[in-house]
Amino acid sequence: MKRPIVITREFEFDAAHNLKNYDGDCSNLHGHRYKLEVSVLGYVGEEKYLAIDFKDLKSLGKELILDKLDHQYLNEVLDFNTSCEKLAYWIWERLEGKFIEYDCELYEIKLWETPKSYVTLNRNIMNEGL
Ligand SMILES: Nc1nc2c(c(=O)[nH]1)N=C([C@H](O)[C@H](O)COP(=O)(O)OP(=O)(O)OP(=O)(O)O)CN2
Ligand SMILES: [Zn+2]
Repeated sequence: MKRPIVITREFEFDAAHNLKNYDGDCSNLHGHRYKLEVSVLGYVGEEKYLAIDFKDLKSLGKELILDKLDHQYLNEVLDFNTSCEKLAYWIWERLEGKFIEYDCELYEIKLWETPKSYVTLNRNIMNEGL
């Protein structure tokens, strides 16, 4: 019997940015230590005892997200206004479909811009437009 389970890995990266068309101090150059949580939906079975190896989840996150964003000026490496919301969509699109070989799918991401402010994207929101 295949039993569903959600597997999560946390990442952190440092980046600088400034918001465009923003009336306030966030239009000035400043930096964040972003925290990212990536959750995938997988399965455990009689013989399949790892849904996805934590190490594989870590490698994919590093390769697809951190290698592109860590210690970067986001306005230079991304071609959109780098709000937490837009960044979350960009991360979702880079990760989606990358877990098929593990029989897993992207389930949810949370992205903290500051220790107290974060955004969430998940499969329900993406499917239902909720
Ligand atoms: N909905 C969003 N609002 C804001 C975003 C965003 O991405 N989405 N981003 C910013 C700024 O980039 C800023 O860095 C964050 O601002 P703020 O919440 O003021 O951060 P602080 O932690 O420094 O604020 P405190 O009130 O001191 O905790 C702004 N808004
Ligand atoms: Zn900011």
